[in-house]
Amino acid sequence: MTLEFAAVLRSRGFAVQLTVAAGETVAVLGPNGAGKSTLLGVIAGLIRPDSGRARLNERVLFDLGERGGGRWSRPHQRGVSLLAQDALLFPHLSALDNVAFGPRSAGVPRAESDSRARAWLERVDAVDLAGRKPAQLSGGQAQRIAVARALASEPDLLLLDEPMAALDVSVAPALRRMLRDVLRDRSAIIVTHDVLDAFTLADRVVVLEGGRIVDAGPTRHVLERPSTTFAAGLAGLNRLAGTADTESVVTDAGDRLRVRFTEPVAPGVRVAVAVRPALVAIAVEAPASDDPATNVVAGHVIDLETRGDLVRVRSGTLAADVTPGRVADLDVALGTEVWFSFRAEDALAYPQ
Ligand SMILES: Nc1ncnc2c1ncn2[C@@H]1O[C@H](COP(=O)(O)OP(=O)(O)OP(=O)(O)O)[C@@H](O)[C@H]1O
Repeated sequence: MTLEFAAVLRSRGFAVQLTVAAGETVAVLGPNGAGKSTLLGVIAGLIRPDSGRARLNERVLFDLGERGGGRWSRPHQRGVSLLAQDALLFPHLSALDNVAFGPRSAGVPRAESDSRARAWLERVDAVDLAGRKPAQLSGGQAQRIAVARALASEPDLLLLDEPMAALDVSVAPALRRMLRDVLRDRSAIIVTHDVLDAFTLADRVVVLEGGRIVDAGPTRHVLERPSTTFAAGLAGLNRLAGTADTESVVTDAGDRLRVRFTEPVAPGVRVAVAVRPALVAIAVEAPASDDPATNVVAGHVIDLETRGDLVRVRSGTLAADVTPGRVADLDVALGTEVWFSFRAEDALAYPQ
């Protein structure tokens, strides 16, 4: 066990319990204001909760009673490193000195601190930047140095707050590859808005909403069988909530769907149905076919959004990705009544 954490901060509606196992990377996803930064701040010792306790290996990070008071260790005593969106390097120090700062402050002799810093610069592929000041670094380069600095103090837990968010899309892939390398076998929590980060960097995902964990589990499981509309949106899936019937699902909107159940489900059990927008077709007249293997759901278009070379046509409950030509041929616009259709085998139903 690495981190065992439970904390309540009433003013922010925050109440979270979380564990991170040794060597595990956990991705924290959630909408704006969900409490993701608050979680990292409390673990790092920058924000004091009203109550709760947390241990990192043998270390007590805090142990606060209901009435305040109790134990509270300072940020630098926690064995935690926080990597923010912006590199936040010391502007007057060279890249090497920035990286060596942590070990030096911890009392490691200068020569040893410098050679550690050099080793970390090598690890993040930035040895040639050692002598530069932060003002002479690009955003991506500065973030590499910040990763090296965060790791040079050999933290037991690394916290990353959207480390790719401030970077140009062209440099994000290289940084992501580097992070995948340094996060392997390391205990870390990464806050991200990007499902690609969750898939490539994390073993497990927790979804925060309104200061609470609303979903958690292995990355693939959470994102392929989302139990919240938010997680479904991140994963780019339609999610319809409903109740299982024999061999079908009745959605909360009253549509009966033929689906593929991931496991046997008794009638009456609450389920969610996930469908990829790319597997949903649209028509502007009710399809005549009575094919029992095809589901048809009516709706009014509330949004049209260009995504790459397709257009996402959205009603209040479903989205379909179709070609611009199809949208033009059908003369689809906001408010148009459309019929969405998708095959039973493409509709995955799972218990909630
Ligand atoms: N300094 C603060 N003082 C009081 N309340 C705050 C403060 N910072 C954030 N909050 C509130 O706490 C809640 C959680 O905010 P937090 O910044 O942790 O969310 P987040 O998930 O990191 O959001 P984002 O993705 O926008 O960064 C929100 O309701 C927010 O308004």
